[in-house]
Amino acid sequence: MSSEQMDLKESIASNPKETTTANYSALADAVSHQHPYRQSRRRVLSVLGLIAALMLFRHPAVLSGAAGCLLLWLLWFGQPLRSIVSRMLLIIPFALGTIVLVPFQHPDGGTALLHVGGWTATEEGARHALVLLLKIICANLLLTYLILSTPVYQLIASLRAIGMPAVLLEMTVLMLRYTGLLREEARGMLHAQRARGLQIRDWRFKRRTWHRLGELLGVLFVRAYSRSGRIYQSIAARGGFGGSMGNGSHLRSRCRSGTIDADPSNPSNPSNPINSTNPLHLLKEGEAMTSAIEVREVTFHYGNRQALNGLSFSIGQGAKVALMGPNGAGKSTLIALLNGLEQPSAGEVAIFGKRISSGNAHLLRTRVGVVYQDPDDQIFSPTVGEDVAFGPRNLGLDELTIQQRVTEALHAVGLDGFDSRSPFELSYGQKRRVAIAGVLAMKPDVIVLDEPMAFLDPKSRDQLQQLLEKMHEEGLTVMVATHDVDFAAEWATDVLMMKEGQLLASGTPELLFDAELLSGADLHLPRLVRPFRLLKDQGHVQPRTVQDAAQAIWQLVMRGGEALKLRSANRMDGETRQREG
Ligand SMILES: Nc1ncnc2c1ncn2[C@@H]1O[C@H](COP(=O)(O)OP(=O)(O)OP(=O)(O)O)[C@@H](O)[C@H]1O
Repeated sequence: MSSEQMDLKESIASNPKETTTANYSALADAVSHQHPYRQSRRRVLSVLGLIAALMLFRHPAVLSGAAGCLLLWLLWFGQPLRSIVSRMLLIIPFALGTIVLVPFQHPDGGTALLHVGGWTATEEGARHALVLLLKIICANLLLTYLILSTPVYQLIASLRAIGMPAVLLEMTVLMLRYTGLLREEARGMLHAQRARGLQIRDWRFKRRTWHRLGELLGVLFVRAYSRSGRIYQSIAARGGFGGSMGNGSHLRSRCRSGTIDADPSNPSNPSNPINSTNPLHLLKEGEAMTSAIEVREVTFHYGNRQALNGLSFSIGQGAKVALMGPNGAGKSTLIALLNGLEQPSAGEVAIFGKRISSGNAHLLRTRVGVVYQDPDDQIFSPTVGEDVAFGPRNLGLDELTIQQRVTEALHAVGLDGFDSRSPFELSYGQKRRVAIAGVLAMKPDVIVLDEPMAFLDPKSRDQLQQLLEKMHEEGLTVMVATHDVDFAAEWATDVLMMKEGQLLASGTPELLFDAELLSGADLHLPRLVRPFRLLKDQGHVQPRTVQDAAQAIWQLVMRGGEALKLRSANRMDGETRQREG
């Protein structure tokens, strides 16, 4: 990139609010004509051409020669043998499938080699399998060259530029993520086992070893499967797999101008929840659905297990809601329902007055963004920029607007310039910010975060709290599922308290000073309140912030000083009267 282009990109990154479309056009133009992009596009085309050419050969000797030459070529280009081998391991399932199945499937007949049950493997079939296997190896070596020699973001841009269909591109990215996932899970399991005393030298070729290896592989696939299920959910939550959603403007205009008057400055609108002092209230019988989120008599089952039981509440626009409750209370389940990822077994959920059904869930989802507990469940693209762009792209926006949204969202979470970094090489707190940016880029009206403070250091927690405040100031309704009473007391305007799938209480943060209620929800009093409860006669002091607590302490000290002064004045009066008497 030339220095002018760098300046342009930096100016956009540092000041996204003032970035004009003209700036973006200039940047897009600059990017598409950059030397590395042109080079990687040529490389992609050459590799695809070579793969197509190799597919025409049918002689094992030629293909073996080609595979040998490609391997030498990769080594000569300085690619480490270890990386090449680890990429080649990915084709093991395909290779096994080819070796085991193809010899039995050759339709032209030929000399019989082997009979298994009613099936016969032929010499022709075996030759065919060998040719196929060599082609797979050659293609994989060429792709390995492409992946090892081209940064992923350039690769994706090049594939898109040469007209690869979006579905294929998404599938490729998902395949990459899945293989990465298997590697991560395998590494995690190995570390956990070694931490509990496993020694690699135990892994000798004994029957027990193979038995254990089989068990571990089973667990590995189940773990990867369950995580890929969560990734699938989070992709669906950002509009993936549902095709293009158009620009969503139809839905937005209907919701905005229809059932609710969203103008907070309009005092003549008594039904506007943003005008009420407490935007969250329990639904009354027959009450019309007009709030940001309304949940009425919702029940949800996982198979036979009931996770939610007759839940009803509503949340007005502009609320900062703390969704509280012990482990297993049903918070995550409720979040999945708010986002339309699950449908209630009974009852209904409405977003801005529109009831969620399986037919409209993918549209309403664009108005409620969900940030999941574990960022690794949410992030799946090979680069930060691509991951943040995923949601806006599903909204059917044009490329310039997408880039603009990515830059703005990354700026909002303090990750300017991280576009081309791999999200899997970031710290946990940074990954969480990428996950938030991915949702912010969709410009939702409501954002729901599941345990966002978990595993963050104190500085990252403060930064995240500031970010939540900023999102709220910019007009978002923010809901945070948390066990953290201190954070909820300081931050929330409204509290929803759940236990065993039911709503225990809802209202203002005053609820968090009710020791009996908190103990019923397996929660404790906020730390700042506890010392005042220990001081006789000071149980009524309920500071929500450190500043409130400092002020209360100061008042106590001052009152103590006054009392002291009064006592000494009384004593002096007494002494004077004695003397005079
Ligand atoms: N996929 C599932 N299959 C079966 N039961 C589930 C599933 N997910 C959750 N549950 C059950 O549903 C109930 C509510 O779980 P949920 O994850 O919603 O609680 P939570 O309040 O989010 O808990 P935590 O604070 O631990 O995240 C629990 O009893 C849980 O065991």
